[in-house]
Amino acid sequence: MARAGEGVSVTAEFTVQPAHQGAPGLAHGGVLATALDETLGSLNWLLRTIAVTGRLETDFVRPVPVDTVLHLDARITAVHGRKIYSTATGRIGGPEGPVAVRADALFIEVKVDHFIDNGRPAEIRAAMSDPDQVRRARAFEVNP
Ligand SMILES: CCCCCCCCCC(=O)SCCNC(=O)CCNC(=O)[C@H](O)C(C)(C)COP(=O)(O)OP(=O)(O)OC[C@H]1O[C@@H](n2cnc3c(N)ncnc32)[C@H](O)[C@@H]1OP(=O)(O)O
Repeated sequence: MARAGEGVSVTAEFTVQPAHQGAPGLAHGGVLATALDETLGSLNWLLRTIAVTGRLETDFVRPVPVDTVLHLDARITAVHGRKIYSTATGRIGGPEGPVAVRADALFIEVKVDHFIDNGRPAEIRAAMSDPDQVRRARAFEVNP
């Protein structure tokens, strides 16, 4: 069986909306950290590994104005046992623009029981039995 590992990468775009602002006209740092976390987390789907964020170290390098498109690029740097190390950047002004935010993350592989034991079991079981992989993934994303 083929298995994705180190070097796996994803790109994503996140448009900063007025609802995402902290200071007037500027993105809230927590929302930017969420965008980084969600992009990094999607790497684990490519590994076909269930994992949770254990550590997320974020650098805020430039302010990100509302209506800006944040161009995210995330990749796995190492996999060691249950630990998945990954890194991401968010650029503004285009995919090759200056880095506005970056993060290094450590995800820890868990069993689905982690969510059943600590979350809402009925919803977790319903999501996991959904044959539609996209809907299943959406059940574990930030709710709008
Ligand atoms: C199909 C289903 C798909 C589901 C997708 C999921 C998407 C949703 C993802 C999230 O919502 S993440 C939400 C935010 N994160 C959390 O809520 C995690 C909360 N933390 C925990 O539940 C536990 O701390 C955790 C499962 C991460 C680890 O507990 P464990 O008891 O399983 O592991 P343990 O403490 O034995 O640590 C295992 C290894 O990881 C290391 N480690 C764990 N937490 C760490 C940390 N925070 N920083 C550094 N290292 C850490 C730890 O040192 C150890 O290293 P070694 O193997 O080398 O000894």
